Amino acid sequence: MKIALVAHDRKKDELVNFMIAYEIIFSKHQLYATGTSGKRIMEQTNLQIHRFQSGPLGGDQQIGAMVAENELDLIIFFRDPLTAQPHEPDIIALLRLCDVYGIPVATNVATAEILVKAMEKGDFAWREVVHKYKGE
Ligand SMILES: O=C(CO)COP(=O)(O)O
Repeated sequence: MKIALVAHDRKKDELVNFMIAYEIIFSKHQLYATGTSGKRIMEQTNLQIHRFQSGPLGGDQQIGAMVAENELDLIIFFRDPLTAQPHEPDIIALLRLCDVYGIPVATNVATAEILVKAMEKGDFAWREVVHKYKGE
């Protein structure tokens, strides 16, 4: 599965700890992230991550472009609901595209845990069908 990882600044520690906790599971998948989130995770785990731009510089939009191609299978995006973001429109646009394409997206750690466990159980096998239908 192709998984995107994003966290706002005050949520980055939470994302890093989450990735450490589930590193073995995540190591079996292709990982993508916005710039700083990806850097932080790679510094504190052995995971290899393709990093896009930082969020305010277009990283959310780059992830959104993958969603628009139905390329991503899961997004973990720990948003900070208490801090205004200069690129709020990009964030809304990314979440909107997840709804357009029916991509599972977790915006907090409680949901992320449920989705990662579901993924490990094979509950996202339907994504293979999507890729097959696309001819991948
Ligand atoms: O701002 C972000 C998502 O909206 C995250 O970007 P960084 O991972 O580069 O901090």
